[in-house]
Amino acid sequence: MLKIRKVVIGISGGVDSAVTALFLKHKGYNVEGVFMQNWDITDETGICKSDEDYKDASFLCTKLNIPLLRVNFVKQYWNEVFSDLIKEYETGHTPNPDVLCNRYVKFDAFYHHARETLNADAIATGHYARTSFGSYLEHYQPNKDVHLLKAVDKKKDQTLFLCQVNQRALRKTMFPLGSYVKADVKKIAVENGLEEIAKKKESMGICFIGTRNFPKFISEYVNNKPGNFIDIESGLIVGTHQGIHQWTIGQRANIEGLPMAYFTVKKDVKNNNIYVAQGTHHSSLYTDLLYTSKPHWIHSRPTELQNGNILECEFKFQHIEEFIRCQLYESNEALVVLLEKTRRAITPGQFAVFYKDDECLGSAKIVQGGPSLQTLNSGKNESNAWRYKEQLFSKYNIECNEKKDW
Ligand SMILES: Nc1ncnc2c1ncn2[C@@H]1O[C@H](COP(=O)(O)OP(=O)(O)OP(=O)(O)O)[C@@H](O)[C@H]1O
Repeated sequence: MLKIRKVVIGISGGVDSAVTALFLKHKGYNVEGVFMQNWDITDETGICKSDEDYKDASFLCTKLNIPLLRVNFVKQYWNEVFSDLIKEYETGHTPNPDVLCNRYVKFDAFYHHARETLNADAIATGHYARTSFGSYLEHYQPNKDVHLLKAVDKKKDQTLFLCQVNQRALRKTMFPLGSYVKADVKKIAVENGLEEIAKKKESMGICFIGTRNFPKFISEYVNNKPGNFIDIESGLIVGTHQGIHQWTIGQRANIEGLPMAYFTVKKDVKNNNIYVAQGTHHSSLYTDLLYTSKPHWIHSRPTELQNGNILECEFKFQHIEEFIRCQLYESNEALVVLLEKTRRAITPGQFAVFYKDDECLGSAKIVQGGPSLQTLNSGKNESNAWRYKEQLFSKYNIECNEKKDW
């Protein structure tokens, strides 16, 4: 058993960290709050959202009689998260800064600050996730790795955003909300006099952007470079765009003067062109194969892969989407992921996240989607996996001891 006296919690000013703090107080720990300042630029309305959130965090901590520190992680956020985001947009990818913020800021800079500067025995956040060590580290084992598990509230589950966190920080992290559903958390907040915080609008997506216009915001950091929209079927130019960074795969491309809806299929970074297709379910938007960079495993490289076998698990790359069964193959240090059924808009730069039952095994950045249904000339929305599985083995030099059917 881990002896825990002091717990440092990340207080955001929102309802989830508020109720987490309340639970920790009720448990009798010596609780201290840290408000992380990750971004210090005001938006076009002149409002710094961070100042407003800090006010809510202060109100909460005064009410719960918890000391609150405002810690500046702007440098870490800029160097590890934002500069990567810019690089990704410049290369035509669509990054996920929330995953990197968890990896580098909350579960690295904040973790080390809490442990080394504030002498915390453990950290806590209001994430909806669970670990094998329990909500309050009651099952902590010094010689065992911790596993990351889905939250009880499957709609709110945030393991996808925690898919890159390191073992060291996760071992000493409490997620007290992992076994609660959001509706109950709000109710608990109201019952404890925190109506105002419970009523606050949920923070969505990229923390620092707030309500700004995204293309306008990103164009302040990535140079616009006009190029063409090209119809993937006819090869004809159907419009112009201001920069590939302003568009993401699967997004509706608003092409002036055209009555029909076109959707972004792929980007030709070299020539600065964006390929588009008519209709949100065009076959060029679907594939059942993808390639990733080197994976990050939450505890250890799965034994199937260590033994040169296929790992069968489940795949997801966006929060609001269903899990799809998949087979993972190692190719050099990267992964080839074969899905049981096709997925729309596989997006380079996003993280492919892998699950087995309730466990989040880890993740890898998507480098490229495989050939689309259109390329494979099928036009039907059904799996083509077997058609090119053999090609895959030779093309990617996959040395695999087994070849499995679904
Ligand atoms: N600026 C911040 N300072 C300190 N901790 C933070 C900050 N932002 C987020 N956190 C921590 O990370 C957790 C998850 O944050 P996220 O924004 O992803 O979710 P959320 O559901 O909006 O959380 P909350 O309701 O607490 O704002 C928070 O509950 C909190 O513990």
